Amino acid sequence: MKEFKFNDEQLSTIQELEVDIDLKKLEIAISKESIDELSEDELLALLKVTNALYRSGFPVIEDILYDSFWNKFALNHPNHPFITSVETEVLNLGKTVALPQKMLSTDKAYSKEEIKKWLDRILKAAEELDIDTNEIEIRITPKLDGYAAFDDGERLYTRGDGVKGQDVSRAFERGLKVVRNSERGLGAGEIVINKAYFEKKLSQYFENSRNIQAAIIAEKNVDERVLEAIKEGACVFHPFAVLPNWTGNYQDLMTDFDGIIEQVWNSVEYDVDGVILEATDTRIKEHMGANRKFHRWQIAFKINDEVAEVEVISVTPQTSRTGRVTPVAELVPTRISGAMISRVTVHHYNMVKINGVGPGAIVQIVRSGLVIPKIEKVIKPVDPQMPELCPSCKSHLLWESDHLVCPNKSDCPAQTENTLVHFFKTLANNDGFGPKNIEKLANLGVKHIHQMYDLKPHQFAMYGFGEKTSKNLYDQLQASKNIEIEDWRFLSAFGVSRLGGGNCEKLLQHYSLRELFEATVEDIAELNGFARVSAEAIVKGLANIKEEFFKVYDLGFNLSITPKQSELESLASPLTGKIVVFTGKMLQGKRSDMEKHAKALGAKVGTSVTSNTTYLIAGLKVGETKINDAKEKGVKVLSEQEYLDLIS
Ligand SMILES: NC(=O)c1ccc[n+]([C@@H]2O[C@H](COP(=O)([O-])OP(=O)(O)OC[C@H]3O[C@@H](n4cnc5c(N)ncnc54)[C@H](O)[C@@H]3O)[C@@H](O)[C@H]2O)c1
Ligand SMILES: [Zn+2]
Repeated sequence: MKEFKFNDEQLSTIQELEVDIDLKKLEIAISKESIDELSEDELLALLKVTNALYRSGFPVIEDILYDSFWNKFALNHPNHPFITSVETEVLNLGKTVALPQKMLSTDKAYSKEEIKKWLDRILKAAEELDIDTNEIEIRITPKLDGYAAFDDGERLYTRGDGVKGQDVSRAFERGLKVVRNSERGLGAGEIVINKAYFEKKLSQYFENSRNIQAAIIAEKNVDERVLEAIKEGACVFHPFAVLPNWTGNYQDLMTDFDGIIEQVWNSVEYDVDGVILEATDTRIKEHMGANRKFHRWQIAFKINDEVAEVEVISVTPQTSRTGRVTPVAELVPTRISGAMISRVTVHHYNMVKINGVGPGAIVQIVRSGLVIPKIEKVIKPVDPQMPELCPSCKSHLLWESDHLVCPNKSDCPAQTENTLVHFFKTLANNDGFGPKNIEKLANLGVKHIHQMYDLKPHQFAMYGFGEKTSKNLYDQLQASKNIEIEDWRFLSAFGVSRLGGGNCEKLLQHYSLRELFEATVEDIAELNGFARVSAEAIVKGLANIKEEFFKVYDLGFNLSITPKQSELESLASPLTGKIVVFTGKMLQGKRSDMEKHAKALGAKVGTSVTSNTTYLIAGLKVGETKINDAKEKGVKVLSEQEYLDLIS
């Protein structure tokens, strides 16, 4: 257990609060992360103290702990002013003014279950209002961790206690801009600082970005580095109204909850401490309303960064598909953010060597909510043990920059097995060839992709699969050949370094599969998007797989060929870049389908004729005036048949 003590700076912040309390008791409670020994008054003092420290940029406990203490106090004192109003800022600039609009805090959730409960309340409100629940739109935005303020177009206010704030318009006078030069007057938002800019230019001088935000609105003389940050647009006022966002209904959200949260979470370059979910329908908002602290139609989803110090039991080398040997630290099993963690990868063996990761080392592990845990730092290093032989084939390992590598490309079981797994996973058009079954087959001697395709149902059975499974595996293999797949996907399934799907597609826009294997480093380096080092790696990688590749290719996969760049260019249609408008009833089919087709041919489809329109395509029953109008504007009028002739 760490013993916590307030430092001088914190003590001076606390002094201004004028709480009458034995600070020693608070220090013990913070150390123990427990309030069991505090009276109600002491608990309130603890909340006030931690809040003030948090607001001045030096939080001393985790948000989740603060929130649990807050909840305990709220339980016994639901009507206490500390509970019913928003936690106040500690900045005091003197006079307060009424805010143009109430600024509330947000309700908080730390788990998907809590979010589901909140969504259920939204859906219930929809039902009470007789609104189709599928139509209820949820909007999710990143929760900016800056300094809350409200811009009414004339003045900028701090949130204050949510009802009265302070006029800090001087921030704009100091050159602060609204993000992306948006207009003023977009309401609530936060003053935020670009993370990368802070790291690069400000972190040597300021402990955290909150200090800077406070300086902009509070101080008489703002540091010139901060003024520079404002001038360069790295420090802005970001209204919530113009945040990147995800919208969709309940079902959309539930199909990919983790993915959506992660995507929104990472959508801005500012500090974020959660995401905000809200119902957008004004009827729902009115119906659900707010209490004195938060809107019931809005909630913050936060994730707790959990840290643990864990002992390493051993470091296991694992050979990957490419031959790189990855060190995996086996840990004394420890619960972090709700999951039992017993292993974590160390990036490469150079890290093991430099940082001293080995049996008996103590490492600090961090897990941010949904994310895979990682080693943050090594607290107690030991002498690391470096493997000399490949754990799979016992070849002597070689160093390649930071990595230990098994040089046995053709016959290392770990490499061949992982290559098979990668192949079937990339094809993604068949079932049955996951890691488990592949391991079973590989152990029994199936080393190469082409060997897999040689297997007959009775052979699967010989390898210990049941009769039905054997037949199914055989059928799946045939299907994977017969179902059409793109040639670039097929090539990328061989797992050559630097030949992921994107690069394969780019290359196959210039070369056929057969030609590509003949291409030289110079040929590839000449193409847009390929540096010389990549070209070298690609040529080498292709040479390594050439024999196996053609054994598999010759099995007759149903490949769709990537269109060649030259063809794409000569294919430019007569509609490329033209603006067309359709009017009247078409004989050939629905007008909407024709519009889609025109778009696919590169045209822009307009809804009304302007002088920029290239063609007006007139179907049946089009009035004479419309046609004459178009002609007057210099627009070429085509009948449906003339149009079809043009594009055929
Ligand atoms: N660790 C600590 O010691 C400590 C102390 C006090 C408070 N806290 C934390 O602060 C919370 C209370 O602070 P708070 O009232 O400022 O609430 P908050 O900061 O958690 O969230 C509410 C605020 O989020 C802002 N916000 C940011 N992005 C937004 C968006 N996209 N849409 C809408 N609003 C957005 C708004 O200004 C709103 O007022 C506590 O629940 C706790 O988690 C921690
Ligand atoms: Zn090996």
